[in-house]
Amino acid sequence: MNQPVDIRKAIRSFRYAGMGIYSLFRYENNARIHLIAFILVVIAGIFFQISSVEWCIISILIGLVWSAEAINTSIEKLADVVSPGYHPGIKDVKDLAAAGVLILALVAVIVGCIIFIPKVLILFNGGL
Ligand SMILES: Nc1ncnc2c1ncn2[C@@H]1O[C@H](COP(=O)(O)OP(=O)(O)OP(=O)(O)O)[C@@H](O)[C@H]1O
Repeated sequence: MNQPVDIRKAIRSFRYAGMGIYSLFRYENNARIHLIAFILVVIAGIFFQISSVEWCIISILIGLVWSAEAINTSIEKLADVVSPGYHPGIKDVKDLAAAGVLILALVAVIVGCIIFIPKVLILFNGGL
């Protein structure tokens, strides 16, 4: 009889997703740049003691950027399998997928500036 929830299948799916996360940060240059940005933001967040709401906003944005990067990478890899040679249609597909990541990354930078610039200014003005 089929179980309502197949735990072993769920664990297998987690393992495959984990392998995807490993290959994303192991082989993708942009994902590594996002990982470094994440570490710097966490250090800054701890240093400036940002609020719970600010942590939530930053966490959501980091998750969105990493997810977009993973989906972009999978589209790139699929495109390379489907059409290994140059194809103008593949150029559009890859450029659009990359645009999706860039838009989110730019929003994350803007939000980061909104959160951290006032705190940096207070730090410097307080130190004068
Ligand atoms: N098969 C192709 N046909 C047409 N244009 C392509 C093709 N492959 C890549 N391009 C162009 O080169 C750009 C970079 O593609 P590429 O797949 O190398 O991505 P990348 O950002 O360098 O990622 P990675 O270095 O992780 O592979 C694409 O956005 C696209 O404009």
